[in-house]
Amino acid sequence: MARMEEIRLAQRASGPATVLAIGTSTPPNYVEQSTFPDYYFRVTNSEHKVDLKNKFKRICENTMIKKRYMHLTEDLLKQNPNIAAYAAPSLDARQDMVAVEVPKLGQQAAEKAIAEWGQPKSTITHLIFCTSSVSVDMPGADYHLANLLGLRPSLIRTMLCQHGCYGAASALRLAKDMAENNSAARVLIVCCEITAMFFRGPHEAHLGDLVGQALFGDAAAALIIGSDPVIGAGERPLFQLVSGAQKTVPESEGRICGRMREAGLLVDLMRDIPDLVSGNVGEILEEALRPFGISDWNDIFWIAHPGGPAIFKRLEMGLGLGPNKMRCSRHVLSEYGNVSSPSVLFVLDAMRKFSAEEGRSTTGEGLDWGVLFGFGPGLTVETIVLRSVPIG
Ligand SMILES: CC(=O)CC(=O)SCCNC(=O)CCNC(=O)[C@H](O)C(C)(C)COP(=O)(O)OP(=O)(O)OC[C@H]1O[C@@H](n2cnc3c(N)ncnc32)[C@H](O)[C@@H]1OP(=O)(O)O
Repeated sequence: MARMEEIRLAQRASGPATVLAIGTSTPPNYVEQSTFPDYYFRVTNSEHKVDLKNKFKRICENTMIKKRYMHLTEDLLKQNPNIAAYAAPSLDARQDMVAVEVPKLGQQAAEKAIAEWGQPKSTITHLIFCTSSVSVDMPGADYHLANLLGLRPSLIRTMLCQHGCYGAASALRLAKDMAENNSAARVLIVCCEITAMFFRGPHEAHLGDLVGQALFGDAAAALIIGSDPVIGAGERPLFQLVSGAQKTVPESEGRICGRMREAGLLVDLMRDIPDLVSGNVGEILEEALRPFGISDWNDIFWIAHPGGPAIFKRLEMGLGLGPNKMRCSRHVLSEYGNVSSPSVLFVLDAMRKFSAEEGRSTTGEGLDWGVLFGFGPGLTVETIVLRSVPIG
């Protein structure tokens, strides 16, 4: 009879979980941030709110966003006028839209990741689907995506909801455990957000929501994670996942909120989010990186959630970061806006692409160690410690 230690050894992988491929997707429709205030106040029939529009213009100008992708078009808003009001009953119309579109946009990102990975999709053993854009539907978006992709019936599916912008980091932490504890496991992570559940007209009394209308966009990103890459079969590691941690920031309750109502998802973003995030990140980084002998935050590459420019500024000042440390996050914010859970995966993709284009020695801008940093409702902060791999 087999001994328990032998069974455990045979079940587990020997190496660390690695990122084997990254794919991203957006809806075809996009809005330019420079013309968005005019568009937004027109399609929401709010032109008469002149002061509020001027404030919204100031917010949009300061976001450092160039464009954002959105499934919702002017035509769709005309067909569903309640979505454009501040708080009219519209949950059914929103849910009918996102329940179909979220798995479809996720499929596009997943197909790109699978193509880069180059292996048969029948060898995907686990799926983690992360979204905060769909209300409760059973079966969920994980089930629909598995069907759209034609994944095997023995696929092990996990759905992550209500994580907001830290969802991708949670998915990476789970995928690491799955890949390291199950030899030959290949985990597909898909994070997808479509703002049709949250888009609404402006309201003077809800400025936290208005800030969100200036920041958020639609996108999906997918990763393949596995341990012990089979180099002979063409698998190529991009990053190693070293450790993962989660922290609830003390006395931060209510700073990032989303409440599902008949009017869809009502979001509130408080003014002190940048201070709370930057005020706590030093201690969080020390806990995450001290075990590896790292104490200079300029010695690592940064995959920070592009939450908003005020957050970059506070992080850079508080941690004494060099001017280019956040450049991949700034690039993603500028080109896509804050796309919530897929954001950090877009930053990871930009990091490895810029590193290759610029002839750096590793996928992490020539550095060995890095940190992926996500935050969201709670306030919850998730960190993943990464190691880059040599290029070429
Ligand atoms: C969804 C998730 O899970 C995770 C997330 O990513 S949550 C989103 C996290 N991001 C944020 O919270 C945004 C952080 N803030 C920023 O980046 C910037 O403050 C900003 C781009 C919104 C505005 O830029 P700024 O340089 O600070 O401009 P500032 O002039 O101070 O603000 C513009 C106006 O907006 C108002 N404002 C800004 N943030 C506000 C807020 N959260 N609530 C209410 N009003 C706000 C200001 O009071 C100001 O009004 P006046 O012009 O009338 O004075």
